[in-house]
Amino acid sequence: MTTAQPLIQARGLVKRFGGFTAVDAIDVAVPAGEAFGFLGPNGAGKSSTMRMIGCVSPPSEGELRILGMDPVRDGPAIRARLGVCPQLDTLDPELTVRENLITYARYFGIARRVARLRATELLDFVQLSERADSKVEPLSGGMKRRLTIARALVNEPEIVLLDEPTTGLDPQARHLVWERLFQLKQQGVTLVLTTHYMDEAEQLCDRLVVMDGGRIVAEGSPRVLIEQHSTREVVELRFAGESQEPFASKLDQLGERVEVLPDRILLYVPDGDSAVAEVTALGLHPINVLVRRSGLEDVFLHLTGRTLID
Ligand SMILES: Nc1ncnc2c1ncn2[C@@H]1O[C@H](COP(=O)(O)OP(=O)(O)OP(=O)(O)O)[C@@H](O)[C@H]1O
Repeated sequence: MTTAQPLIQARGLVKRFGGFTAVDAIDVAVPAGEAFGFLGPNGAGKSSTMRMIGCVSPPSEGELRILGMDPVRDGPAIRARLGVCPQLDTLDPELTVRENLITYARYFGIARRVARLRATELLDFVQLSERADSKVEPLSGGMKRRLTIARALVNEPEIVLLDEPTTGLDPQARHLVWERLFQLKQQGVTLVLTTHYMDEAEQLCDRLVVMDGGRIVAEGSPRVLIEQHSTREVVELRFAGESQEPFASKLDQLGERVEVLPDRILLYVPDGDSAVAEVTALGLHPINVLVRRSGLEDVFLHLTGRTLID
């Protein structure tokens, strides 16, 4: 057990925009070295929370401590020890890849000589050395995201905030980003990320909170969340016809949890193969059958009745 103070501590944290409550009294504690995630659909309040943690948006209510400091009073001191990778790339298209890093380092008062060295190291880390003297514009989405991650590291931050680090990237580019983030985690950097991809949360996060409508609806490691809120296996069934509903009511006889989506039915069971045999024994013949392990998407569906990506 560690008694060290969490690097990020929020109690009853609220963010309001006019009369609208985007973040509704959340409690979060992130210890050093953890990879912590906010998982939720669009509009859940993840970015609003990240912006408060990043000291660019003051809390409306509640308590927030970052590195033991108050983001409203000590914003500059905190920001000096944070790395921020925003949801949309804010790279300077006029500058080269290398210059983007050096210029950013200068904002932190890092000497030019040190900044140059660090830029070279970081470009190597994110596998962009060959593009060091290229302008930013022709880079692919994945390269731009890796450059933004490198930029977030120029001040050797203790905490790196990543707002949807792989949204919009193709699978190969996503894996490269995950791999680099995993390396950072191995080096002991505390990662805080938002995502609406359950596979990203499962891959990267030691612990996460599931957010919906500004509130935290569950908290734990991916494994524990799945154990607590879902079954071991899921059978996905698709039946021919306009609607899946009539088939779902027949499946109710099995006595297992049944979720109906527009294009398929999910059957939550301990053992997928024997459930498929039971479905066949009922005289039902789906046109598609998939047996898989439960994931965080199933946790979210169970907790909210909705899927993560609408
Ligand atoms: N500056 C703002 N003014 C008014 N409403 C806002 C503002 N920023 C966010 N909101 C609203 O707050 C809610 C939460 O938004 P937020 O961006 O935090 O969600 P999110 O979970 O990060 O979703 P996304 O994936 O779309 O970024 C949304 O309904 C959004 O429209």
